Amino acid sequence: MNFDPQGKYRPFEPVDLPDRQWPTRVCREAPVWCSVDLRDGNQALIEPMNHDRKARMFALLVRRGFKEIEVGFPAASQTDFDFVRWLIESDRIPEDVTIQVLTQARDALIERTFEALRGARRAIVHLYNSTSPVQRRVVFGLDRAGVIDIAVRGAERVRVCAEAQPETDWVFQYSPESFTATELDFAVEICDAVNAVWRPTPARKTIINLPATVEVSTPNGFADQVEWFGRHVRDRDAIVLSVHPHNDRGCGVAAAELAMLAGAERVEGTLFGNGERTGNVDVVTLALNLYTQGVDPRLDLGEINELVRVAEYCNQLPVHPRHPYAGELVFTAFSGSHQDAIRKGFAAQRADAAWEVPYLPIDPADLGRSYEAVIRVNSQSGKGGVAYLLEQDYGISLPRRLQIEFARVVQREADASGAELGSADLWRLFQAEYLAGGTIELRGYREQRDDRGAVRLSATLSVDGRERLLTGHGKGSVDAYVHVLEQATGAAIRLVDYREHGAGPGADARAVAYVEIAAADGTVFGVGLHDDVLSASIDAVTSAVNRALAAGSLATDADARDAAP
Ligand SMILES: CC(=O)SCCNC(=O)CCNC(=O)[C@H](O)C(C)(C)COP(=O)(O)OP(=O)(O)OC[C@H]1O[C@@H](n2cnc3c(N)ncnc32)[C@H](O)[C@@H]1OP(=O)(O)O
Ligand SMILES: CC(C)C(=O)C(=O)O
Repeated sequence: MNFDPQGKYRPFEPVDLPDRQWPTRVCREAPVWCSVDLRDGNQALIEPMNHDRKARMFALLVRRGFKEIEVGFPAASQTDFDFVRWLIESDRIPEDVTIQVLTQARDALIERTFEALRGARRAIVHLYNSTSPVQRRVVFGLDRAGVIDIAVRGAERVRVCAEAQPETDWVFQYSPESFTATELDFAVEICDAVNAVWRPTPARKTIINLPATVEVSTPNGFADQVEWFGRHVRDRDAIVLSVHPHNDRGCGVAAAELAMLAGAERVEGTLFGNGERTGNVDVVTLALNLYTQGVDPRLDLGEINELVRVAEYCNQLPVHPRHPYAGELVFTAFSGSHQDAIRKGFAAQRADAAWEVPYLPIDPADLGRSYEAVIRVNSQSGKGGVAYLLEQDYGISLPRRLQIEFARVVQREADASGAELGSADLWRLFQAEYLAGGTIELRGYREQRDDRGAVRLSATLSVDGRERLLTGHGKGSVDAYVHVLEQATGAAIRLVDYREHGAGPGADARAVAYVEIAAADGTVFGVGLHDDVLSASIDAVTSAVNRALAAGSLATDADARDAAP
């Protein structure tokens, strides 16, 4: 690495535009979208798409609402040529969709392009040549006038070819390729020269497409270039001003957004940003950024997993797990405080109110993603995530202090394994911790109630493998059973808290009971899960006592008195 890059790299020359308007504007409308997946995206693939993959991509783009689709560079490859012919001949292009094709400004290529388009109902012919000083010098070996001449001759050939195929409704598009590195006055001059050939009108516009062929500045620099261009180009009202941002500095989306504020009415990009080098601008992110501002994106991006699957199949490239809106992990929180806030946010969110769930800029359901995948547990997680998963997947609503206690068990396991714990793992840990039995086993019990409701409960227990029949008395069954266990253990057992609820659907619901008892160093929980509530409660007491015995913390009388939380 060169630690003094000044001599090697030149900074972007700021645009002189002191009264720039874009910084205070707000985007309230989606632009016209043009997908270039089948052209710019395709030309950047390790293995360009075959017919089947192109057809799948085209069908997806149409289904999701793209009205302008660049379907290839038909003069460059037979596959592209044949694909354009197939679209036209087999009538695959819906009425409201216009296909677009790219061509260099060279006669033979333009003629072949029109051959590919023969019989199309409507088509955009996209002509380009590079315009930056370095490309003028090293690619063309021409001065400004020479490069304008390439563009003008190309535009004339396009016009002549179009006139020879009057059955098609033609739209012309010109791109001063490498626009971001081109002097602005020259970009305007060459576009004016092309439009002088095409003679657009407000009723019959041309598309002037400004490519950030290579992204060379911060997004505000691009916005300045677009606004400056829009103010200086001739016949602005006869032009659809379009942008085609790439992502070399990782700012493609931001650059497109600011360019829209600066006057761009149309955006060319691809699904998830596939394209040359670091990619084209990601249309999915752009559109969903608008959506989350309350603006109709005019694309259907629901069922986003289908978009990902088809894009991955067609491009043979993966979508990153952290890709905005679409990545596998973007609706997942591992960290404890995020999980806690998301869980509370979901609980507080009303269906008819504005979306306000912390850490989630969009409702996952809008993209066909489910809430279940939102919270996942590893060593960075807290009680909230653990509680959420057990509640969602097993119908178990842990009391708050039990959440804290069980989260420590989970934390130990997650630290030891270093891996993620799914809800099945949590359930296994939960069962092992609270439902697995211990020193005391309850074999059976019978209870009797006297006239005043007092309970006499006889229980058969196995204590350390020795069977015992013990009887306890209490105001209720749980109370009486506690008395039984006091005799079995010789300890004072004090109940600090008791709760139960049904787990599972309707008539199949099982009862879950939670019992918290005083222990030498605080409290200990026990859990019971049974078809009937009383047995669940009795099992919960056994579970708590077994856990306290295992920890050597069963309370003495004095501990029990002090343990009230
Ligand atoms: C930024 C972009 O994404 S632009 C799109 C780029 N996409 C592609 O290039 C994919 C498809 N391209 C191809 O298959 C080929 O490049 C073809 C078929 C178009 C042309 O192939 P070839 O003529 O064999 O070669 P090549 O592309 O190297 O052509 C270079 C010549 O075209 C000229 N040229 C390059 N771009 C343009 C242009 N837009 N308009 C006019 N002439 C151009 C160059 O000056 C060079 O001229 P020279 O041969 O006199 O030096
Ligand atoms: C042809 C143009 C629009 C292009 O693909 C680019 O500059 O990236």
